[in-house]
Amino acid sequence: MTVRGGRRGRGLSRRGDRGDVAAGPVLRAVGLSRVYQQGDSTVLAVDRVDLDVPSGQTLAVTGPSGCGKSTLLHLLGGLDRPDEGEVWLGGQRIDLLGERALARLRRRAVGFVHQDFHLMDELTAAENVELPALLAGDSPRTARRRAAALLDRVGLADRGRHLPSRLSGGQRQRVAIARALVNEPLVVLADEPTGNLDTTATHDVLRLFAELRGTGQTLVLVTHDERVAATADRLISLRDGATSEDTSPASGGSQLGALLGWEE
Ligand SMILES: Nc1ncnc2c1ncn2[C@@H]1O[C@H](COP(=O)(O)OP(=O)(O)OP(=O)(O)O)[C@@H](O)[C@H]1O
Repeated sequence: MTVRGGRRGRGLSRRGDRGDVAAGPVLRAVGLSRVYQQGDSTVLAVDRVDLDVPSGQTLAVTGPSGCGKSTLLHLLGGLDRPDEGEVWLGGQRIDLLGERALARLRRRAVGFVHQDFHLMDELTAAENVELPALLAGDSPRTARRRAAALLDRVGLADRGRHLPSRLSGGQRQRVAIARALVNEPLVVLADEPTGNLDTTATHDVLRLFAELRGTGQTLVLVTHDERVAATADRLISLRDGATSEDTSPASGGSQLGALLGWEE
């Protein structure tokens, strides 16, 4: 696997200059709305959401099915564009960027984790992790080194040569988390990251998120799982696309240790 191209400017990654990030929230949404057309009717999937996510915060987004959680996450990560409002990432307004600039920024500054992993089936675990680093301009050697270190960090040092089909669901999700981290993004956005996992694998993924939180990684987690939501510093609930509640869980995330030792 060879992807060429020099790494241009790490400005919006955690590997780059963080000065501008320290000045304000890492992620900011202002009056964010997204409308979908469904036949003759329109669906207001996200309805004038305002949101500031400070550096290092773990934010959980919850709410009933269809309330707009995934749409909001996609808007925040530049995978989709709002019909109204603004999205700011690392002090830069991203909703007005052209496609190429937006794609470049996403690669460097956003790590996505999906419910169904989105790994490339024909690439090994290590190659899946290397790919975003290569696309961002790292040399193959650097990408390999970074991927190996991350696979080690997620407890899969001995699985780098395996294809995803030879990994369990929990292992695949840990590879996906390693991949999300390889470019040291400003923010990790995870959409139901434990949605397809059994209890043990959920436990492993939660432990990883706890570690990430400890390193100051900004995290936004969309989840139905109360155990996942309870690990966050802050919880917002969506209803019909709008924020209905914005709270700090009583635990303030401090129940994490207890949760990680939870008893079935
Ligand atoms: N591409 C699309 N085209 C049309 N409507 C869409 C599209 N994507 C989402 N919607 C609609 O927007 C609303 C919000 O969807 P979204 O997937 O963001 O909700 P959600 O809270 O993530 O749901 P779930 O928890 O079931 O995944 C829903 O009514 C959905 O049907």
